[in-house]
Parts: sequence; structure tokens; C-alpha cells
Amino acid sequence: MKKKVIVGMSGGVDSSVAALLLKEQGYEVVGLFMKNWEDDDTDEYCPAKQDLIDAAAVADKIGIELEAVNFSKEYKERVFANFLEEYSAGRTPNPDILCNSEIKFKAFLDHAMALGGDLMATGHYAQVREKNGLFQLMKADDGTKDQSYFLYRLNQAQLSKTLFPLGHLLKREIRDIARRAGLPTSEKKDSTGICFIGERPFQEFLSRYLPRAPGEIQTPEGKVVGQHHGLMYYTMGQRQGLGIGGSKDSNGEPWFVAGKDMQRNVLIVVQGHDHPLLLNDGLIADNLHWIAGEEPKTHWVYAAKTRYRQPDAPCEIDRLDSGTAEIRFGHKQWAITPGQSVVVYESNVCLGGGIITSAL
Ligand SMILES: Nc1ncnc2c1ncn2[C@@H]1O[C@H](COP(=O)(O)OP(=O)(O)OP(=O)(O)O)[C@@H](O)[C@H]1O
Repeated sequence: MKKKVIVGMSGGVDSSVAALLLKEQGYEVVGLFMKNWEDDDTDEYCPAKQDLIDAAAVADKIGIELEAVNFSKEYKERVFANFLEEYSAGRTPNPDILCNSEIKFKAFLDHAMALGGDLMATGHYAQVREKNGLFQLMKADDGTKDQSYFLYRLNQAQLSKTLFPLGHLLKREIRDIARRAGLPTSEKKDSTGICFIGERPFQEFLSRYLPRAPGEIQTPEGKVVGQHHGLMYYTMGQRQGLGIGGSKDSNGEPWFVAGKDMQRNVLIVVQGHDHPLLLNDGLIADNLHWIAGEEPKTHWVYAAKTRYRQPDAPCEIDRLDSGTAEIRFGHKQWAITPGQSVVVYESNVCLGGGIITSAL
């Protein structure tokens, strides 16, 4: 009997091709479009309505059913609440990571099973492999598109039910496949940014939920060089939008955010990309999650990313106890950012990771 796969269709080209490939591989395929954000319909920045129309057109072309489901309540409770908490604590969260573990591979997976699915699938660029009874999350073959960083909080149960049909393909091959099959999304622009924020002005969006608390911008020595709009609007290493161009006796080098003093409501800035306060040997992370269900070895050479668009950096896990990890890098890392995730790899296998609490 044919296995039934429920594929997440976002109305983008990647998930369109994922659905097509699964159909060609002989699965019984059902598309599922989710809506995760409520003001979608009235909101100029959120193209959800058009995305659903596109997903429906693709499903029609491939000849599969498309269902829709609304997870906006789950999203608010399990992802957005944490997002606001993190910002109000001065950290820079990555809601797409929590969206994967809580919505796409939990609420969605449960729904997929309720629809009678044997498996679920998405158009993520990543791979799953079963080895010695364990499911491993692996990088995509297209290194420039690999999304395993966003998937490091998945567990064995989730991976055992998941297919990533694009994991062994290159992005340009995806567009070619879409064109050849005449999919209406073949030329659609890739989506960018966090799904519910999209292209909207970030400060205005956040100020709808969290009070603005302006304060001083200071150098590490305590010299006042400007005013900030609220610490939550800034992130480590940020260069644009500080509004402190030509401060007196500055050395002409650009300013970067190098810290937040939450108690005094002061934003700390330094001059020069390679200022020592922006370069760290290691970090502490908590909220750890290991995909195999057990901790990796300490004092072993791994590679890790402290942000998505970053080459892997050689590292060692020096200490793992009471839910925290201390990770040291072979070379100094730039602008390690509390709230972002550190994701650990052994070769092309993603082991898991945690949320950065501080740089060392
Ligand atoms: N609204 C949605 N409904 C159903 N599935 C979704 C939705 N948004 C994302 N997904 C699933 O998660 C995958 C990864 O999402 P991401 O936002 O990274 O999309 P993407 O890489 O731009 O892919 P696509 O081109 O399919 O939008 C998608 O390929 C799709 O399978």
C-alpha cells in the first residue's frame, strides 16, 4: 500500500517541488498550508492570502489535495510569547527555530497524523539518515542553502516521521524542476526574514507589544555618544541605525553595538569591526537539546555556528552540566549574541545545540 505523506506547502517554490517529487516517488501526497499569524488578511506586509492561492494552484497542477489549518493560537502561545520575553530581556531570539520544534514539527506533525499521514515532509534544505537505530539530522548537499541550523531542536520521534525531499538537490535544480513541470511558483521570489515580521519595519512592530524605553548610548569608558530608542531594538554587532556618525574625537571608524547594560538601560558601542569587545573565545549556552537524546562527548573537536549565515568554526565542548554548556572556539568569534543559538556539528551531522546566554 502507498504511504501517505502530508507535505507543508507554503506557496513557495521549494515546497512546491517537494510535493511534486514525493508524488513522482509514488507516495500518496496531501498538501497542508498553515496560517500562523492572525492579522494576515488585513496586513500589507504579510502575503499569506496570496501564498495560499499559490499553494492551491500548485496542488491543482500536481494533482494533489490541499488542506489548510490555522495554528495562530499555538504560534502565539508557543513561539511569539517566548519571542517577546527574549526581546524584553535584551536578547535576540530566533523564532524560526522555535517555530520548527513547536509548530512545523509538532502542531503540524500531530495534525498530519490525524489526517491519516504515515509521514510528513517539508521543503527544508536538510537531510535525515537512520544509522544504528538513531535518526540523524544532516546538512543539505547544497551548503549555501543548508537549513539544519534552524532544525537542531528536533527530536528522534519528529525525525523518524520526516522527509526532506530537497536535501540532496541544489537550489538551481529546484527551479529547473519547477519550470519543467510548469509549476506556477517556478519564478516566485524566495521569502526572506522571520515569517510573521516579513518586510515590515521592525521597531514599529515590536513597539506594539513592548514599551519603548529610550536611553543613552555610551562607550565602554562611559562617554555618552548618542541616544537609543530602547535596548530591545539593537543586537550585538549591529552597525546600521545607531545614529552616531561624527562624534567628536572619534577615530573615523564605524560604531558597533558591543553590549547592553540592562540595569542602567545603556547601549554600549565600540569603534572598529575588530574591537576586542566584539571578539570572544567561547560562550555559555543553556536550553540544550541533543538530537540523539544523549549528550555529546566533551573535549572533542566539533564545529559550531553561533548564527545562521556563518561558516562552521572548530570548537570543543569544555563542560556540560546542569543544563548548560561551555563551548570554546579555536579562533575568536565575532559578535556572539545572547538569545541566538549555537548549533554543533560533527562533520555534516547536526548534533544539536542550545541558546547562547553569554560570551566568554
Ligand atoms: N505557511 C506554511 N504552510 C505549510 N508549510 C510551510 C509554511 N511555511 C513554511 N512551510 C514549510 O517549511 C519549509 C521551510 O520553510 P521556509 O520558510 O524556510 O521556506 P522556504 O525555504 O522559503 O521554502 P518555500 O519556497 O517552500 O517557501 C517550507 O518549504 C514548507 O515545507
